[in-house]
Order: sequence, then structure tokens, then C-alpha cells
Amino acid sequence: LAGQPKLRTVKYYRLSEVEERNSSKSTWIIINYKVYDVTKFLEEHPGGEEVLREQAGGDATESFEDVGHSSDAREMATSFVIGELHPEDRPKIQKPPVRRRVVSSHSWWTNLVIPGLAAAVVTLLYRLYMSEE
Ligand code: HEM
Repeated sequence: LAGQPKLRTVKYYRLSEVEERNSSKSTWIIINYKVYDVTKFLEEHPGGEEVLREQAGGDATESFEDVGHSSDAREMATSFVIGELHPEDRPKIQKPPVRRRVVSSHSWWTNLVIPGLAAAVVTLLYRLYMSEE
């Protein structure tokens, strides 16, 4: 019915379940935490089946984005979505989709260790200087 709110329940898959679907009988890939069943699409993919097979059972976000797929391709992709990666398994995937920019090249420990070392050196030099008097 028009105007009726659609109730959508999201099916979550564990990473281990996706990893099992890595054959030509069943090929699943993950893009931006969504799970795609591309089994029937393999032969029709304009980029070839090989590239999809290589990513089968795993996270294809980076490869998908690197190709610079058209908006048509993205639209097409939505028809293969079967669910989403279980939230608890999302950190297991290496690259988060958005945060690409490196905020600081210093890690937290260099910010502690370098001033710490500097303070130690100054103290040492001061002690040496005082002991010579
Ligand atoms: C559901 C997922 C996918 C869909 C619906 C899809 C669809 C398409 C479409 C429609 C094209 C034609 C060019 C365009 O419109 O951008 C294309 C090209 C291509 N795709 Fe995909 N693709 C998918 C996943 C992937 C993945 C995961 C990879 C890499 C592992 C990949 C690699 C390529 C390559 C290399 C090309 C060829 C680009 C060229 O010839 O310039 N695709 N894909």
C-alpha cells in the first residue's frame, strides 16, 4: 500500500558464514559492511569473474572503491544485497570504509616517549654539571 511504512528487518551474517561462500557454487562478498551474493552475477560482471572470485568470502570494499565503479554499477549492486555483516564482526575487517585521512603522523607513544627522554637527558646533564662543582 502506498504511504504504508515498510518494515525492514536486516539479516546479519557472521564473518565466518561469509567466508564459507567462496566457491563458484556460492560467491558472497562484503562491501561497506553489506553482504552481497554475486553468484549469479559472476558471468555478467563487466570487470570479469576473476576479480570477484578473488574477493569471494571476504571484504571487497577497497577493490570495489579503487575501480571507481559508476553510479549505475552501485545501483546494480544494491540488487545483490542479502544482508549485513554482524556488528561484532565489523572490527575484524581491516579497513573502515570512511576514515581515510591520517589525522596525525605521531602515534600516542611518541608523544609520551620523546618529552620523557628529553626530560631524562636534561636531568642527567644537570646532575653531571652539579657533581663537578
Ligand atoms: C556487486 C558488486 C559489483 C557490481 C554490481 C559491479 C558492477 C560493475 C559494472 C556495472 C562495471 C562496468 C563499469 C561501471 O559501470 O563502473 C564494472 C566494472 C569493473 N568492476 Fe565491478 N562490480 C562489482 C564488484 C566488483 C569488485 C568487488 C571488483 C574488484 C574486485 C570489481 C572490479 C571491476 C573491474 C576491474 C571493472 C572493470 C573496469 C574497467 O573496465 O574500466 N567489481 N563492475
